[in-house]
Amino acid sequence: MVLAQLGGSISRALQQMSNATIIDEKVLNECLNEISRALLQSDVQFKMVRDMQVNIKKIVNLDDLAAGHNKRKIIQQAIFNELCKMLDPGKPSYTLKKGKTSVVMFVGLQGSGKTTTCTKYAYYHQKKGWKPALVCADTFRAGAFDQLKQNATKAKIPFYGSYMESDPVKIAEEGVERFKKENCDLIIVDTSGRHKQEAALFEEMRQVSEATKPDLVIFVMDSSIGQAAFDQAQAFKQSVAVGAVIVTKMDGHAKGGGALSAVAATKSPVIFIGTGEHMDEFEVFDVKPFVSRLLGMGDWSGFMDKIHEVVPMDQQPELLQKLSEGNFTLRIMYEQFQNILKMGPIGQVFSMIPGFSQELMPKGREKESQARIKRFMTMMDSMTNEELDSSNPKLMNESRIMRIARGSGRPVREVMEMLEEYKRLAKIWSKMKGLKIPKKGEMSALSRNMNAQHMSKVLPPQMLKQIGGMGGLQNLMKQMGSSKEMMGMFGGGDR
Ligand SMILES: Nc1nc2c(ncn2[C@@H]2O[C@H](COP(=O)(O)OP(=O)(O)OP(=O)(O)O)[C@@H](O)[C@H]2O)c(=O)[nH]1
Repeated sequence: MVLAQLGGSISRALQQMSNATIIDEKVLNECLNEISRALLQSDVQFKMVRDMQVNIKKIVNLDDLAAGHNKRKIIQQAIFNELCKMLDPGKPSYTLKKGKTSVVMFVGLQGSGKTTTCTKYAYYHQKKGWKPALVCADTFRAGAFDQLKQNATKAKIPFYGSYMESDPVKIAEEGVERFKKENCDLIIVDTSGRHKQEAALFEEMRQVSEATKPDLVIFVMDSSIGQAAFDQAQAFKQSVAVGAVIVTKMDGHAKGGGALSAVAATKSPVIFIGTGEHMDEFEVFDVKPFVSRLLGMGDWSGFMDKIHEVVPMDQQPELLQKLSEGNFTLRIMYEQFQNILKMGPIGQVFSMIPGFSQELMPKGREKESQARIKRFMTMMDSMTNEELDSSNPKLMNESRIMRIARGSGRPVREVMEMLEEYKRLAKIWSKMKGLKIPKKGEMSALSRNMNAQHMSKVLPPQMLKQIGGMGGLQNLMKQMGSSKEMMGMFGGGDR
């Protein structure tokens, strides 16, 4: 089961639970069983799944919940927290300091993507102003040094290795020494990978580690490793002091569960994920946004990062400015609704927009949701400018609500419902407060060339896959006319 499917199954289980009139023991059990099944199918270790189920049941005691509590919310939050806990070992990994030399050693099985990831890691830091260097201590695989050399040359990163020397410990020691003298602040040591967990590999790793005294050991793991992930990761952890995990090939047909198991086995956080063979197909990994996305709750920070990356300042409406001041008004909600309706039945894309996914646009009920949004807009058409532009909920007193209901020909209950929806969204969007907006012109080059290629980088890989890959995205963009509209939907673009 690929990650997108796992996310889908979990979201469906939560949705089904939300649809039930009463949430009792039976409904909760069904929901938890459904989620557990999805996690097991995704290769999460059985014990972890069982623990999660027990923990949630401990937190969510239906009898103890006082009447009036929102049980659904509590259950959803408990599931969110437990999934985050699985991925969060509770301590951050070693923090590199720019300007101060750090040695980082990469370990992992053969073919896990170690060599590629070393370069991606170096390139990522180089772009952020570090002075990285690569040392190839893989003397086992013929061609490993050539591969590293080729990658390093492409990225203009200094490298060290040898065709003649067969002792990896010696190469590692010499390489680290040389780059320390050259004042590199990030020295990356690539080690050999082997097919199986051979004792010799672990012994060699230990020796390289002893000789180079790394500040951080990163375990690189192929995301398709499956149920074996826990044991593999633990075996590495027992030999060297693994301090962080990088999961590669998240773009393929990966079973995401292995990543969760590796975190549990190494008690170390996942710090990056690899999403392709290219140098820049590498993303910082954050637990909460990842789980949010998995649960269809939207990925707020990822979404904002992407806005920063792609929305050119000269096209950015005052929307971002208003939001950065913490002003989510009914007018903004109205404009977002307009954007949603313009997009038609492509609900999936909304999974990244916090608040606009599950509750407003449940999967399979898009038509119904659209009708609801239109009703909301009709009611908002009966509002005054003062009401639309205010972010003060107290303004909407009884007489105003009655007037809006009369004016739009809708029942008072629906006006209240619309205002509730506004409050829900305003709460989510209030997180925009303090948002840093890129300086004028900062992104203009990107804007000129905005095309499907760029959008494919903007969208998270799981979502891209749901849309149908590059082909699907191109169709989608053709359907929409221009990428500007897409940006508009994301809260930017011309309006
Ligand atoms: N699709 C995809 N391919 C990747 C990713 N990371 C690495 N690869 C590919 O995986 C293959 C193996 O990567 P290497 O970097 O050679 O693996 P390695 O772990 O260094 O291998 P050994 O040196 O033999 O231990 C290569 O074809 C890479 O291009 C990724 O995130 N996505």
